Amino acid sequence: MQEQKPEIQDAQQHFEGERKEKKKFDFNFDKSPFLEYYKFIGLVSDQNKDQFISSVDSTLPITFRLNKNISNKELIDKLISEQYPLFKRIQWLTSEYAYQLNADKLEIRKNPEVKKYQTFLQDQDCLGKISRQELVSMIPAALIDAQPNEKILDMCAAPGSKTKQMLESMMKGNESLLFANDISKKRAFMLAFHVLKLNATCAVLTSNDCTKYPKIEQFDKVLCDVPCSGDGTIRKQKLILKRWSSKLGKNLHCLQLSLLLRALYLVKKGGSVVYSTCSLNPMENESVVSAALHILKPYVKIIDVKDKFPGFKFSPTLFKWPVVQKKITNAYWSYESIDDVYGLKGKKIFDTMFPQEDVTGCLRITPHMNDTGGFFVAYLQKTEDFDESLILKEIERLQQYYNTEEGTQALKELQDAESENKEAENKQDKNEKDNKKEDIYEFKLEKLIPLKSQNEIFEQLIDFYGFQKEDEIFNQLYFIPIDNQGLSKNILLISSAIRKLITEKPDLLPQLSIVNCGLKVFTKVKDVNHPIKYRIIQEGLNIFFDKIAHQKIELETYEEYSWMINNLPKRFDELDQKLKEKIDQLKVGIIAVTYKGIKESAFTVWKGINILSILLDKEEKKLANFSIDNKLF
Ligand SMILES: C[S@@+](CC[C@H](N)C(=O)[O-])C[C@H]1O[C@@H](n2cnc3c(N)ncnc32)[C@H](O)[C@@H]1O
Repeated sequence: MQEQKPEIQDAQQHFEGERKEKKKFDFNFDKSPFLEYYKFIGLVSDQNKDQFISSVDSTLPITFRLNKNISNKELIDKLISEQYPLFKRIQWLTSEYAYQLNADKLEIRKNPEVKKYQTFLQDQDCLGKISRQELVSMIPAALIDAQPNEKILDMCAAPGSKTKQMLESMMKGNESLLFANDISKKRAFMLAFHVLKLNATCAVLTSNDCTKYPKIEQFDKVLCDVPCSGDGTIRKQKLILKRWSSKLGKNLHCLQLSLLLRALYLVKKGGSVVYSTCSLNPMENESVVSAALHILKPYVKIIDVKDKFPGFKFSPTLFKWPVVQKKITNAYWSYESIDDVYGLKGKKIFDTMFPQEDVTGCLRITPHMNDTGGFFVAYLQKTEDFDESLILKEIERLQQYYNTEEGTQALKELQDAESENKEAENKQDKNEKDNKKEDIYEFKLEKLIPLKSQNEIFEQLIDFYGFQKEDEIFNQLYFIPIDNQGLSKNILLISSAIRKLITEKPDLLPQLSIVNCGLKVFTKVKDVNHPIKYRIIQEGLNIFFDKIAHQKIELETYEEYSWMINNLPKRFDELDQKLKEKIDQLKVGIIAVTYKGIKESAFTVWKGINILSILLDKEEKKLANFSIDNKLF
């Protein structure tokens, strides 16, 4: 085994020792409603109480995963193990390159020895190579195991960590289709902001109430990551403890069950639904799954997927749980069955909350078992199709309950408290300030205008770049119509699966409230005198590079490539003679530049009348420089 440097050993000991001790938030667990409740329902016992408290009271380790769509994962994995030994690869998450650092953010900032770890995380995050995500929150999408060309629905998707995880695996398939939805428009825009970074053509982002989501597709898989009380995330959001009440879980139960029923209706026969919460409360977990199995018997079954995570310790799934009410004295009281509740007004207890079916096989994750957050996941399979009427009447019945002011208020508070989302919001605000707002649209899918219907623009593109006119991809390019019958500033590339939707199911589409779809690949040229109206942008280059026959140059050395990235704009007479000769042969306008013709290295420059300028922004230049420094091409 490779010997660790003494300073790394010191840092490791420092982190591992201190993280357990550290308390950022002073909270007295004894007699807290949170602990009392979990003791009352038997989840916390005298034996595990201290372990449970010390775990939820300590901060979470830093975790991240390598994004699935990057091409050089093995190389980065090697670089991590050699240069950042404190990042430990997570063995039980076999489908991911996931890592953990046993130190929290504050500690990292303070310790100079591991400053480089922080820099690594920041750089890689900004370069789109990694995603900072909690380990247990990687489980639902790992189970969905998205594949190219599948049709997947992510019902409650914002802010989007699981959407991204699935999309990364789907992007290669032209028949892939991912619907990612969130009822809150604001959060759906936040979702779009995150998803857009992936440059996917197969994602449709919507903002609908998923308890009524239209059957737009025969979905292979549905992720139902429902709104929940979030008490499994206490380790990163301690404030949850202060406003925790046993009512929260009960208030959300009916909405969660409605969403799960709809998910099971929308998935195709043989397809799977992953239901998940970041809550420990059986009211939001086992009881929801048990009720869905009961209502949809015999059309749905539960599948035990524990063996997909070798070495990970799951808590036993509960097969019995009390439905709890708090007395005026603050002590808890439980009902044995719904018969005890009928007639007691205002109790807000529903028959679906009581144990009905065996839910063995659900994954219950408690923080102290593996030093993670708390989570709950169920993997369900639809064995037979069933009629919509079966779930419609149930959802209608459940809705009477969750539409109460109290339920809505609980949801609102939960959403406001999510710090992760606040971060995303801040980033989005910044993005808006950067005037990139037009990247996110709101439009009707059925109203998109095919590029080919605009003959002059189409012919110009074919001619200028030397594209093959017959290439099928040009059937997938669309404009968004703007108010006064004009065309949008950008041309979108949509996957052929989205195109099929537009052409084959136009009557279903008006039911969707679209927030974004496809990928922006060409944008309008500002100079009205320029011979072509639209120019390719970086996102488009990744896709169209191999198809471009004209307007391309190859650089032979890293030095030349680096010089262009870092020194443009330059007048033609300031260019190296060899480069100038290459440029002289090309038309005014966009030129695609590569290092030795390697597609991943391609970027665009603009040839003006006598100046050559680069069209990469700061982040894109940083990515290019990183690739040069690490010889990644
Ligand atoms: C736990 S969060 C989802 C987290 C997300 N899956 C992720 O990994 O980033 C639950 C989301 O459900 C949304 N939501 C609540 N009710 C909904 C409904 N009826 N239909 C669709 N989304 C809903 C909330 O706005 C919230 O963003």
